[in-house]
Amino acid sequence: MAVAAVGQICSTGNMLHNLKQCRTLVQKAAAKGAKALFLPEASDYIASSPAETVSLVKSVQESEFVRGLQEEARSKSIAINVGVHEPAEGGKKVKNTLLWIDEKGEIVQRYQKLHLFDVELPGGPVIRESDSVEKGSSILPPFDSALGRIGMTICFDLRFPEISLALKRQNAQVITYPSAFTVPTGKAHWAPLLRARAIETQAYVIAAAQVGFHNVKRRSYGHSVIISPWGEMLAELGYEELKRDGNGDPIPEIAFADIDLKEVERIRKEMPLLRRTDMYPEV
Ligand SMILES: O=C(O)CNC(=O)[C@H](CS)NC(=O)CCC(=O)C(=O)O
Repeated sequence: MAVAAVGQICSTGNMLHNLKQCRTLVQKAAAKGAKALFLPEASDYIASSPAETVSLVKSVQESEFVRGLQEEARSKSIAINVGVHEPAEGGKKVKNTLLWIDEKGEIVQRYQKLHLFDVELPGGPVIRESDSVEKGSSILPPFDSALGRIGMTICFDLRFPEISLALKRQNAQVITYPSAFTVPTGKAHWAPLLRARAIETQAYVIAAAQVGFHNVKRRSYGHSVIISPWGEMLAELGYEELKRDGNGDPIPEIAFADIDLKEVERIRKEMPLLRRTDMYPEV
């Protein structure tokens, strides 16, 4: 058994402001003895336009945000799963990346978001992520950590069960969905989609979420969760705006759950989900 921590923040266009929230959470996670802290998609910044998203991007070597978190991971000896932006080839777009920083502070795994959020809903949201983001081209094989075998996906990937089933087939025991869900789609779909992914993969699901207003136009749903391989909500955070301290800075939130790999094995043994790949193609 090992403790996982899920963190909820409200990123703006200011990387140092966002780093401050994340540092607070690393300290709280380490104080609880967590083996890993899961942070949302785009923790480094959320901009107010596609052009601003591209103008703010920095390589991990040059990003004070990533370097700051590597330092926190090393000094507190805790792994950190965090969504950031990285420059794409050609300089016109960015990558929507998920990093695994190990407890020594090294970036040891990297996943690039496969499915981009291009939507036009009456009454909002109207977002074309592909205007500023280059889509990824591979599923990252699950890798070992102190919490078990981790499978990584990002946000809108949640709507495509093929990716989580592929990760399950490669024996992922924990699947992560760092997110910045919109409020209307979050209200309608967030919790049922996440529970379904946990139930059908028989894996822990950890979904760290952005919450509240990032700028005047953009707001996220929050409701970060850790879900058991049986589909139970083990930890849940709120969907209100974050409270603010005396300086007006948002106070980030954190929740914890035990990850018990014996539970994963027990449920998979008691209820084997053997796919009829003779009837439909293997994913
Ligand atoms: O813009 C950034 O920098 C960070 N990226 C995001 O916030 C992304 C793309 S706009 N958000 C989503 O994928 C929300 C999906 C969603 O809300 C749904 O599937 O309903």
